Amino acid sequence: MSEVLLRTHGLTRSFDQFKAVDGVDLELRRGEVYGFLGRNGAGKTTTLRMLMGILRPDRGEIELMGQRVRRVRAAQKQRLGYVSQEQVFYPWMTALELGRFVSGFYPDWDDAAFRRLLRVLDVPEDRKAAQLSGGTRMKLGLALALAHRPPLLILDEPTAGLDPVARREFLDILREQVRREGQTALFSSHLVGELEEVAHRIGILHEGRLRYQGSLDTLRQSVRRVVLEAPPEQLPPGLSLVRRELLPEGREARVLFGEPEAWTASAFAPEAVESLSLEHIFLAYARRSDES
Ligand SMILES: Nc1ncnc2c1ncn2[C@@H]1O[C@H](COP(=O)(O)OP(=O)(O)OP(=O)(O)O)[C@@H](O)[C@H]1O
Repeated sequence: MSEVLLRTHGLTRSFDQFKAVDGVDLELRRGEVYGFLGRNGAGKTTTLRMLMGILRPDRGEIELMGQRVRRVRAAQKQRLGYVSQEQVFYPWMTALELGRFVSGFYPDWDDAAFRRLLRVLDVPEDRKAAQLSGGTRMKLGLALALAHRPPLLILDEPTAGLDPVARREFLDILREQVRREGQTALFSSHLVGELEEVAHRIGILHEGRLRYQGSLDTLRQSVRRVVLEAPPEQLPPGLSLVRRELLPEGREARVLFGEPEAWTASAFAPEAVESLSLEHIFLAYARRSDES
């Protein structure tokens, strides 16, 4: 198993009485794209802002590249590339001027790579940031984040607001960058399809809690739906409930999680057990109520 680059222990943050992030234990391994999946308001941005040292956690710890910290410090931030949901730049600077400005903060800045990224992502070099569309600003943010060659990229819904062509370019560049440079990326999104394309592993965040963390394949193999005429009182050993789904005519389906052996050992009739698309699995987790 590859080295863990980032780990959080019980990361928690409230706003007034509201717990936006509740005891999150993330684990990112070197060289992977980790898809951080959750609905609007699940707590993704709050988690990422804690990782970037922008927000202070109420509780919990962050272990970044082997160092345990309560709050990420400036020197550690140099090793992170961050693309936030709102890209805020000095509006009077052009892309090239911003590159020159940002390069001063990062010893590993690669100007040739920056210019190449601007070209590939179709970001005009000489227009002022204020004149760029929201999507183009997002792409400029990615180029700035990648050009200082950070070992870890933290991308907060970076494809929101991008058109399909730009989204494709963005995902291709991310995949290529991770493959070529061995970078690691934490990529938040509420779009299952795009994470399915780029992520090696995912974490599903729902109401501030991490409901699943692991590979997409394991998730697909572990979560299945069972349609039952008379649901049993007790679930077979090794299977746990993700969500109940009501079907027409009073029937009920249950979305369950379990290791392949638990599924094999269960006495469910094979025709009652269905595999699910990743979209369906995500919806089951995201609609899950604590009592289900
Ligand atoms: N500064 C703040 N003050 C009060 N509440 C906040 C603040 N920031 C976030 N929240 C609340 O915390 C919860 C989690 O928000 P967060 O932005 O982390 O979610 P998200 O998963 O990134 O959502 P989205 O996909 O919509 O960006 C939401 O209910 C939000 O309203």
